[in-house]
Amino acid sequence: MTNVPIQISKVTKRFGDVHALAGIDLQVARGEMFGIIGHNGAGKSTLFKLMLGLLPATSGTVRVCDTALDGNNFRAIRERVGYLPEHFVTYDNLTGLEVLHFFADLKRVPRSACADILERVGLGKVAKRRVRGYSKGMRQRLGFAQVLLGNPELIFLDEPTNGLDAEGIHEFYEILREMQSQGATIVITSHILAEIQERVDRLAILSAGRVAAQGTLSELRERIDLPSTIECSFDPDCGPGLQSVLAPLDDIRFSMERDKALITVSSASKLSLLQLLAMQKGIVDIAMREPSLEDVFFGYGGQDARSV
Ligand SMILES: Nc1ncnc2c1ncn2[C@@H]1O[C@H](COP(=O)(O)OP(=O)(O)OP(=O)(O)O)[C@@H](O)[C@H]1O
Repeated sequence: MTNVPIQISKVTKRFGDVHALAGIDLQVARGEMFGIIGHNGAGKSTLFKLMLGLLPATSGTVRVCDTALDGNNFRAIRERVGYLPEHFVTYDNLTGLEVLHFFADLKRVPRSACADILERVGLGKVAKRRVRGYSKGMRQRLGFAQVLLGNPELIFLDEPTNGLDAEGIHEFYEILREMQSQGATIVITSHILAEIQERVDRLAILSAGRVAAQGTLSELRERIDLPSTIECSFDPDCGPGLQSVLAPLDDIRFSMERDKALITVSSASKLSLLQLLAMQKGIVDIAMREPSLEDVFFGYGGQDARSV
């Protein structure tokens, strides 16, 4: 088993005049949970289809599980890969168990594995109910169940938590962590940046068919050097004093309420500001907010690129 199950080099993909992917270089290491985020039309689904061997690249190389993919050889890897598409389509007249049997046959996994998997995704009690009567979240769980068939070493999830409630999302990531601890590599896209920011090991920001940035969230934060926000609570009597300390500082922005100040500060000035605050009278609490993945995303051009 390779230690770098996904190796993408200089990949482009054109649909007529549309340059969906314009020179992608990406490597995902074994056991990683790797996030791909990007605006609508950035090229995420196209990249997924290339990595699944469903579409050929216009140029460049896509190697998945040590197999060079050319868009015609999905079968070469399908038994080693689990895939949840953005819109999981299923057969409403079948029961959940029958649907999973169908996918098990396609993947050449014994049908006897299906009942346990349905139990694992929380559908044990409705396994024999027709899918027609499933809620959106239950359908999504069924989609996830077919991903788990055959213990795949590589898992692709396109917007996987669509329709899941908070408990469902929590359970879903628990199962992913378990798969990851057994060596599975996971590639995940989501538009809910707050949901994946603490969960992925590394991520790539796609923008107009290019990788605008890739790395851990803290690496991306460092490279772009976004300001941090400090929330400072104080005794209202000490507000005027604090105001007079903050006002002359030219490398911060701040707003004040009766007992709270919100201060935006560059990473270079962060420590000295914290020291300064700690010395002030009447400070009750200081809380730091590092830039979120959403801040980072927009910092790397996510907002501008949305109009592409
Ligand atoms: N089969 C196709 N024929 C023509 N153009 C296509 C085709 N598939 C994708 N595209 C174009 O390629 C670009 C990338 O599309 P893609 O679906 O990969 O983006 P995405 O990041 O998945 O978007 P979303 O977040 O909206 O799902 C878009 O401009 C899209 O219109």
